[in-house]
Amino acid sequence: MSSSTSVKMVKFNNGQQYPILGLGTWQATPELKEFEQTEIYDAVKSAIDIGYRHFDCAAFYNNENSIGKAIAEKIKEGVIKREELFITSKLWNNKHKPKDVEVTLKNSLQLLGLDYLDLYLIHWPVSTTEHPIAKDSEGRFIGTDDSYLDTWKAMEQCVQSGLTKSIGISNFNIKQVKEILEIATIKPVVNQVENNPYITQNKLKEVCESNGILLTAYGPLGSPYRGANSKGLVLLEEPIIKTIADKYAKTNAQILIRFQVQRGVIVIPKSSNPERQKQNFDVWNFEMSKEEMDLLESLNQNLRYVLLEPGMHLKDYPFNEEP
Ligand SMILES: NC(=O)C1=CN([C@@H]2O[C@H](COP(=O)(O)OP(=O)(O)OC[C@H]3O[C@@H](n4cnc5c(N)ncnc54)[C@H](OP(=O)(O)O)[C@@H]3O)[C@@H](O)[C@H]2O)C=CC1
Ligand SMILES: O=C1CO[C@H](CO)[C@@H](O)[C@@H]1O
Repeated sequence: MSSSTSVKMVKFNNGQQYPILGLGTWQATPELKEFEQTEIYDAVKSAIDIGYRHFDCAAFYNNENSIGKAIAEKIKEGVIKREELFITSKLWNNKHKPKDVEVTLKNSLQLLGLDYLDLYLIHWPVSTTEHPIAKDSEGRFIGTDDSYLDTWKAMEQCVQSGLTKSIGISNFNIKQVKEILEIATIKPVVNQVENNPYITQNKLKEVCESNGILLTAYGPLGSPYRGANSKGLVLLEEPIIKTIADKYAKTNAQILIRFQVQRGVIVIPKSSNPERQKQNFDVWNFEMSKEEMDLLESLNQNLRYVLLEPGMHLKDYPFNEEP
């Protein structure tokens, strides 16, 4: 599998087409020294060679500079053109003030070596003070009064000024999605949330989709590097998934990625390993039955890994009410 043309595209509510499968970049080691070739630099280059065109980035991941270098290298080699790529980035919680939004987006653009983004997301509904992870004496993020509704208006300005083609949200709950929709002139195209058979979030999915917002699944493989969940379970080792994988001669990871593709959810598995990148990209030549999809859905336990614990006390913390 090496051609990006086989990747299914989804259509956003503004008509923009986006690859349903992209590469996650969280914890792909950021640069240690300037000009050093790093894990993420190699990972993005191999992913482009394999056929990935959609990259899920964020200012918070502190590796956009290396991603930019890898993209520039592949454009220089003639392997891809900028317009064939779909680059997402995200606004971190310390930059929610309307005056900071455009400046922060431009900073990501500079690091990525691009003159526009394809998609820009508000990373979390919570807003915090200037330092990205500043905490009080109890180890909690320090909140501000900023409203994500004002932040959204500034996000809309970024579309108007051509800095990004689309805008969206991440980690927003149903109530927060509805609030955004009430004031939006430009609707979010996606809500990026934790999603896999242990946390299917079907109610949120239904509300988003009925309002023209697609879900993007983060942690689609169950974030194996975070260890077993609070019930001692590791998604990639789930026997039901193995049974289905054996039937199609696929790996458990491929089943988990295909699960999202079949339910129309954009999916962004992270891998820095070229063999696993290839495997994760090869999910187009089989179709699971409705019974198998239902079986995978039946694993749902609403268990989250990503809780943003230091932010649980903040006024806009999204997970105090389900979903
Ligand atoms: N909006 C948000 O708040 C969040 C967004 N995200 C985004 O979502 C992306 C994906 O989520 P993430 O947390 O990375 O978790 P994933 O579920 O994508 O798991 C990634 C891990 O799985 C391993 N892996 C990848 N492919 C395979 C495979 N085929 N078989 C076995 N192991 C595999 C990777 O290791 P290796 O690299 O060695 O292959 C890596 O450790 C992130 O990278 C980020 O871009 C993530 C968390 C929060
Ligand atoms: O994108 C992200 C990566 O994971 C982090 C947690 O470990 C999240 O806080 C963040 O939103």
